[in-house]
Amino acid sequence: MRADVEALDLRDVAANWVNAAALHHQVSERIKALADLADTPLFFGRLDYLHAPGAEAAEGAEGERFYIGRRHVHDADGDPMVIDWRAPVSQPFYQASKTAPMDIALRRRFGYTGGELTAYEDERLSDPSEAEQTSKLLQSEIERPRVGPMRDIVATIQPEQDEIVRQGIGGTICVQGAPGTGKTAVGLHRVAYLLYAHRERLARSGTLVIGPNRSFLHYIEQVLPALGELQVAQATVEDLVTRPALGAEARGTDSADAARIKGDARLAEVLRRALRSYVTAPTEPCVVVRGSRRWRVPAYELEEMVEELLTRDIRYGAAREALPQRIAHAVLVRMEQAGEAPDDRVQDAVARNAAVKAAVKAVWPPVDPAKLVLRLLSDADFLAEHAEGVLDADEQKTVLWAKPGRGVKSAKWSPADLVLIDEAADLIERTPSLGHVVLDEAQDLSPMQYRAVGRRCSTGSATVLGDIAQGTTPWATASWEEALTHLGKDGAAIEELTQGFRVPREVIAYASRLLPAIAPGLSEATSIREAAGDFSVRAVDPAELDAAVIAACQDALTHEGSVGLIAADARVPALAEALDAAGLTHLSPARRPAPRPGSRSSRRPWPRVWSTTTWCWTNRPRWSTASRTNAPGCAACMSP
Ligand SMILES: Nc1ncnc2c1ncn2[C@@H]1O[C@H](COP(=O)(O)OP(=O)(O)OP(=O)(O)O)[C@@H](O)[C@H]1O
Repeated sequence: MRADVEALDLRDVAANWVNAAALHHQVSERIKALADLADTPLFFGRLDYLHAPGAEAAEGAEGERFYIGRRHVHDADGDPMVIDWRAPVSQPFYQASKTAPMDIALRRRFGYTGGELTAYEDERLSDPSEAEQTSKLLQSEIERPRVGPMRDIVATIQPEQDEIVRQGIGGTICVQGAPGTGKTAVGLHRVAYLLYAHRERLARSGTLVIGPNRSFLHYIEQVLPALGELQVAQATVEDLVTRPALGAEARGTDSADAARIKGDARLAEVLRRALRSYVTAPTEPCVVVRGSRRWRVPAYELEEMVEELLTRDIRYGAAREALPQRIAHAVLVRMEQAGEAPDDRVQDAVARNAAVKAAVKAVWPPVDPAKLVLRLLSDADFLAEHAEGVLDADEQKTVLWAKPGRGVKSAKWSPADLVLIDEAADLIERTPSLGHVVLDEAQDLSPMQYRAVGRRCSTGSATVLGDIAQGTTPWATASWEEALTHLGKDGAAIEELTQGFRVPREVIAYASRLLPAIAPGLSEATSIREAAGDFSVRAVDPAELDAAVIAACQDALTHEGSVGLIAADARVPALAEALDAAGLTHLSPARRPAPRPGSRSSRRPWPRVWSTTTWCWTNRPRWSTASRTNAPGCAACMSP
């Protein structure tokens, strides 16, 4: 297929150079999408249907055989050899069972080692004499240690995951799931599915995956290209709200309290009021001179126009553009009353008249969203005026900058401030919406961040993924229902995934002891990974702690894979030193992982130990706010 595309003769086929350039681009994208991926086999399953799909299930109707793979492959005559996993014909590969065989006589799974076919396994789903069996291939694929970036899971998507992946594009869904239940994997495969089922629509409107940080996006960035999908954008929420044209960049940080208040949805109301305060009642008439005549629109009539625009639910900027036309219309009415016969061109000319422009500027001035937020955070009186009845005096004091910002460029904006600017920018001019947005690790977002994401899918749909029990920010939204409301997708379906693929059973059972304290409403997760004996809790003499940690790392490194070392901030330097002394290469917290071993860009040795920090949550406002949770004390260390 790739050779066919490469052999296309594109000379003299386009009418002009623009078309030719577009065609060349499309063809080169197609060649890229058909790239051979070492280690990635073309098919992983086979389905033998009892009857031809779609044909009457009449006795004697011949069945058909399909190979299922990452993408569609056809032979030189155009006949299909491999069917795309997303096609309806492939669905029984994921959903069929002994109890509901979906007209399948045989399901075959192929096993590969490093791209080489090494095993296969058959299930005769319609044969009553064969008992239901658990797939060993599936089990070993799931148990296999993982190193490097995330990979696709098309060969082993589970029925409950498949249901989420194939949901229609019309509705938003929210997936709640314990650690390692495949939320991210499901979200990415859902994007691939939607691009298959609604390619043209999404090509026009765009698709976006939002992740919590660069390292995370880097970790998942290979999944969609491996499925042949190259057109999906990735961003963090901070990327979305950093609008270079507005000149504000995040350079500062907020205290937890300030960030929590700035992330509160009440700030949207404060911004709305502050913006509207720029509109003032007209005091002067607007006098338009055309030729030898003067046309006068009195102040009270201008005021009616302004009031009417204010009562309508339109953006500040759109109303500002409508006002000159309203004034021009009033002038035209007067012209007609005087016996003239002006047409539309006259109305446009009057709308552009200097007197009209000056009147509009006086009553409905242009507003820069960054300057508006700068003023709110710097000017206590301005904030007090517009936050009255919304934020109390303490809250106002908390969000005000200690040192007022002097200008948009020099101000020390925090990430939460950029979200406020984004909100203000949207109040002035509508933010364009994409066709579909996947929001991962959503549990950490503030209400204002949800609003920022919601603007980007206001006319599209969203897949929201996260685990309420894993929320780590003080500004995290308390429930999915509330989060979906802020996102503008009130009442969207909430699905729960409870089967873990990453974390072995013993570990998840231990961690689940926290659930009653941190997320009482959630079901306990199970795991399909056994890995018995991989989990132990050891008491160590404090004096020997570092040595014990290093010994545990060395022990773990005798197995395949890398190690994650979790420690409190204060312990990081000592542990880093101990790792160095033991000759264990490691990455410090917040450092981006090095490129995969063997990749062309890898120069440095692949670190074997990654360390990260955690905090005692007792100090965090999230846990001290009684209304948020019933946690008796620190949910992480269980101290009272
Ligand atoms: N059906 C599956 N078959 C094989 N592997 C799977 C399957 N589902 C998930 N996994 C693997 O399990 C691991 C965890 O998946 P993923 O990161 O998507 O979970 P998550 O729910 O997003 O986790 P977290 O709560 O930490 O964000 C990944 O390595 C993923 O490839």
